[in-house]
Amino acid sequence: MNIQTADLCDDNRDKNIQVLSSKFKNYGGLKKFSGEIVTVKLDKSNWRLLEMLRDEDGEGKIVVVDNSQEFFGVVGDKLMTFAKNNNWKAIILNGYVRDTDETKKIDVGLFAIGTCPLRNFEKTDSYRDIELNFEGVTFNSGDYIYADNDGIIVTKNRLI
Ligand SMILES: O=C([O-])CC(=O)C(=O)O
Ligand SMILES: [Mg+2]
Repeated sequence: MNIQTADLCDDNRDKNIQVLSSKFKNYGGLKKFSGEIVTVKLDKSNWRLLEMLRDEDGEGKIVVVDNSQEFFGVVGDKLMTFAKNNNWKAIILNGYVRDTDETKKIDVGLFAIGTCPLRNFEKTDSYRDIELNFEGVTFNSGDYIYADNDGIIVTKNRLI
């Protein structure tokens, strides 16, 4: 699918398209993607996200993760490899990533706000399929994302 987020914005002005802040950069190897959102709220610890990427089929899915911009590396080459192996399209993270020399070589999208080499080791709880709000954008499981080198757009319904 040839995704052009700019064209999608122009052609769907009546559809309440949300655009994520350009603070988010792609540290993954997949530069154009689309898919259905699954939301996860973390409290610093990434173990639930790790289990999900490792154990669940992510065909056609994009996981949107809110770690409240806590300064810990949440996703690195290990989680990205799990994501790739289970066909997850991309990870959008309100937080930080690490191992980025490696994550860039893995064919999965990985948008985040920056890098941090330190991870969190404490196991805390997480919440699936709840509404997330960050940088002025609302995300719900079942919404759609389209992304390319211009950025990320979020819509309630599938556009293409
Ligand atoms: O191990 C972790 O928790 C995060 C990480 O570095 C990886 O996914 O490679
Ligand atoms: Mg690592």
